Amino acid sequence: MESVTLPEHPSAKEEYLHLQQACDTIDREIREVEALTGAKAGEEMDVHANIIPDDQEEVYLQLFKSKLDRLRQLAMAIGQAYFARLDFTPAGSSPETWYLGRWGVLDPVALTPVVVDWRSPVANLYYSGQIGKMDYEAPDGHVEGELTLKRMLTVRERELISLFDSGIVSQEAYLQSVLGSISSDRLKEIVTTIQAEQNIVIRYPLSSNLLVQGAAGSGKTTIALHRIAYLLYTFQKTLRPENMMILAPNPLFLSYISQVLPDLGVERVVQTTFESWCREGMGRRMPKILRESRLEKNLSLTEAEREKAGRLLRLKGSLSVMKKLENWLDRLQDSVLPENGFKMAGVPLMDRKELENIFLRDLRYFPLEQRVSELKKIVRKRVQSAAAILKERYNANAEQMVLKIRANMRESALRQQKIKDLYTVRDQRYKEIDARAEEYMNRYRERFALPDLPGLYRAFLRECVPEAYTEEEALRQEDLPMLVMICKAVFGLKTKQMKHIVIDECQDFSPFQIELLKQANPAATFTLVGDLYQGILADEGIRSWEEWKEPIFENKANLKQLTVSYRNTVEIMNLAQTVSARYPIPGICETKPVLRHGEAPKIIRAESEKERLSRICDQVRVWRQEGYHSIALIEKTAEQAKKLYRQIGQELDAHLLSETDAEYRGGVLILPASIVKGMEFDCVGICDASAENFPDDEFLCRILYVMMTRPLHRLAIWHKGDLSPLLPNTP
Ligand SMILES: Nc1ncnc2c1ncn2[C@@H]1O[C@H](COP(=O)(O)OP(=O)(O)OP(=O)(O)O)[C@@H](O)[C@H]1O
Repeated sequence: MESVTLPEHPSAKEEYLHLQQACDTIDREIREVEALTGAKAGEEMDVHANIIPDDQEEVYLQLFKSKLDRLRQLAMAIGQAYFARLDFTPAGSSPETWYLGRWGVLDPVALTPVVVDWRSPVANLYYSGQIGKMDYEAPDGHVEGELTLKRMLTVRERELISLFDSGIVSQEAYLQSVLGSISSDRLKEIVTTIQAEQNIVIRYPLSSNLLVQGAAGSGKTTIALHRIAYLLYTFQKTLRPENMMILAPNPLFLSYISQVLPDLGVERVVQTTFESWCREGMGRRMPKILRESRLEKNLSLTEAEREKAGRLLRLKGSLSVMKKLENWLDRLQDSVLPENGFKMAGVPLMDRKELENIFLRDLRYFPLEQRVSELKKIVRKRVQSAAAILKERYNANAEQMVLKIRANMRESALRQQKIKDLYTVRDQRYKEIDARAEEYMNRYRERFALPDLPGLYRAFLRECVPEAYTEEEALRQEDLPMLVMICKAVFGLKTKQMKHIVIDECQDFSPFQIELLKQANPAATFTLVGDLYQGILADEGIRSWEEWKEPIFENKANLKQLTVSYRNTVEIMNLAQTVSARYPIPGICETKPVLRHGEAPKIIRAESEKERLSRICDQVRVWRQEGYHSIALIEKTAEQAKKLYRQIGQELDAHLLSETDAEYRGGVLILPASIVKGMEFDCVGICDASAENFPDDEFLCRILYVMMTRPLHRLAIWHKGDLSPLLPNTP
């Protein structure tokens, strides 16, 4: 039976009853956890404020935190206990019924699941197939059987609103109705509609590194976040959220995706940018980094200048430079060790062999600065004992002379004076030895004084990468990987060790950055999601996934491709694909939009600046009247965006967003291309796609593609004079 809705559905009564039972069970657990923690469901609680200081032991704190997490989940679960029902008959067993929700709920008496978590093994039946013969991997083995019912249930605030028994048609219709709705301001969770190809990525084994190539809007960011939630659930005994890290392009983007993990019941996952990760690692040693948008900078250069700058960026992000730096750091540590070991006034302090054993073997896991300081301590002790040996020698000498005097001279004032003189000379020698020891230590200190981080970096560039060395002292983002690596080897890094790292928009990361993250987190596996078509910092990022697969992951990473785009309407995606097809990338599958039709994109010519502005304002008003509220007016550069904001910002009650903003906001936004990567809006206006602004160029083509793939429902493109040759004349 398909699409028979409540209350006519023959199972309606059964479903009402089950929902009642599920809500009662959730209520009971809520009361239990509230009693245990003193917290209230639906209200935030400060863990530290509620634990008596004496009890603040780590284990107790962790337990308390996990109880509060559970209470948060239950508070959300009571509003929507579950979203699907599966009837499955395992081969040779009796039929089973499973209800799928965001969080599992157990009957406390029978200990049977009332609701199973969407991340549990049996939920695979919902995500990966249709009615009929099915199988899945359970913790105790492979299960085969027959799926006889897949029912989608809409539950809101303890009420059963609707139910659909699924076939292919109703499932597509359900997905389309979800996608067709007006967008929220931020990215949201999608547990009810995860698609089979996405499910594979989400549930990919933790032990493998995973590379995901996916078209714009194929759900890469969304499923990367769902994968984190899945891994934390599946490996809850070994994985902690604090040991999972997601790296995103900028703080604005982090703010845009910030709600997904909490909605999935996941807290405390490290969400950061590469620059912030570097800052955390280098601490107070992090040098000042020039604030500039790489994309903006590229946009201001001519093609030839960009090509030249690009070569330098690629070099700085390459594994070959990393190798050079590794070798240089090895030489730096060797240079600390004197060829013939340490001697003081002919007394051997430490021979080369012992030195190597201490410095290169026993202390090898410590940063250079710490090793040098340990070595200094050892040398100081040895210097002190060498001084003691020398003093002993002088003393023995003096005592012998005294004995001789006593044997050869009678007691007299002269004899006493001679002995006294001898001791005075001896004491004088002692002082000389102390002074020499001090001088020796000072010389040693001077010799091994390490320059500061930028000093070391410049010394490396001058010596090993002269083509990247300039007199200019300013440091930029592209210098960060090398600075971090030097800091790690010489001063140490303060980053926390991760067990799994997710990188979103990874196509703009250099091989050096990925390898650095890998070396700094040797126990971590990676999920890297990106789209080579959207490589808008192309000079630094990768052009083929092969650049990472073999050299970084030793062929132990698997590449999955996501080919369906869920964001755009068919009409918008078709137009965007005519743009991306101009500069194809070999080996990447074609994108198929989900069958959701909408208004054709508009390409509008304006005869003057005045006309362009008035047409933009008219269009925004129309979109608002249609009920859309998330509207982005995108300009190519930050300068152009600022100008547009001055011209029509007030009239449209719009906000200007720039690279430095850390807080995402909705409504009508005016923003530059450099920050729209990864985001989406109901309606998008590309404000100036004239030939002058977008000539035929691969880099600009990628940027235009990113801009065109941001809207869910409406796309309008304005141009003055000739239209960009990257676009067809008729959409
Ligand atoms: N299975 C799904 N069910 C419902 N909505 C989905 C599904 N997959 C993706 N979406 C929606 O598609 C849109 C695009 O998702 P997302 O931003 O994660 O894609 P992306 O591949 O990261 O895009 P981009 O490459 O442009 O950054 C979002 O609105 C997301 O909610």
